[in-house]
Amino acid sequence: MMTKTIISTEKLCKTFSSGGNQQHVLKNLDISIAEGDFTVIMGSSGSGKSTLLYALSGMDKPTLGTIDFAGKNLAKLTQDQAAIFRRNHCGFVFQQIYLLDNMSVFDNILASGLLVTRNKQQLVKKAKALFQQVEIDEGSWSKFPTQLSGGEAQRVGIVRAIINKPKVLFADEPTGALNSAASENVLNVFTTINRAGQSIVLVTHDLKTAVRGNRILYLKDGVINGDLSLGHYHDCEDVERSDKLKHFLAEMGW
Ligand SMILES: Nc1ncnc2c1ncn2[C@@H]1O[C@H](COP(=O)(O)OP(=O)(O)OP(=O)(O)O)[C@@H](O)[C@H]1O
Repeated sequence: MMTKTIISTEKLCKTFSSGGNQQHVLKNLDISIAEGDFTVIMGSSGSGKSTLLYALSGMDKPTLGTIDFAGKNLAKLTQDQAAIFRRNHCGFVFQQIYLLDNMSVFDNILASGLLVTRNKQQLVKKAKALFQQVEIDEGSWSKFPTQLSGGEAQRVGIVRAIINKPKVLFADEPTGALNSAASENVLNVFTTINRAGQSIVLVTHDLKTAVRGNRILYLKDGVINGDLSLGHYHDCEDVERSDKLKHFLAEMGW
């Protein structure tokens, strides 16, 4: 099967300057992300994982280099153009869940959807289907975000992130604030939507999260030091996959 590239970078560099010092966080990265992949970015704390995620998603501009995202060079966009691009093509899930507390769960989703489409009827239908997919039952739709558990809120966050059919869903430690049962539910959602074709790029420290990916990139000293192919996730291979991942991470000096 031919795989299509959705994001590719050339000589991507990110340097932070503070107090006369320069910190080269990303150094000449040439990365290619395939459509339909569940790509996981790992690396030690401070290795630049979030910085890379922000660059790939157009949240932050690289210092040098190009980022081709579905045919657009994100490095060339103005701030406003980048914001429009993100709204139309990217979904985001973070450790913190930024739902609007003064709106019901359902209205939170509609509000995001209406930024991109005027077809409310279709949007409602889509929202209902996604709620079903992430197992948020009808009784919770009229609740306010503060009335949800952490895991439910994160699953609503995922619905909001994908309501506009983003080309790529970006996630930064999406299970970082959850207990293990809630994490498992959220991870199952990532697996389900990836199986349905959603491309995902996710940053994590957590092995149970990382093992859901089909490709693991390891960032060290500003470069991609390792690139592990795991194949797409199946429950039955959980032990084998996590052994492979642990072996890879040991090689990386994680
Ligand atoms: N806006 C900024 N200004 C200055 N330095 C920054 C900025 N953002 C990140 N850095 C620095 O870049 C380095 C990489 O940060 P980043 O958050 O990308 O790492 P990370 O791998 O995601 O870390 P963690 O796993 O701890 O979240 C760090 O040393 C950080 O201090």
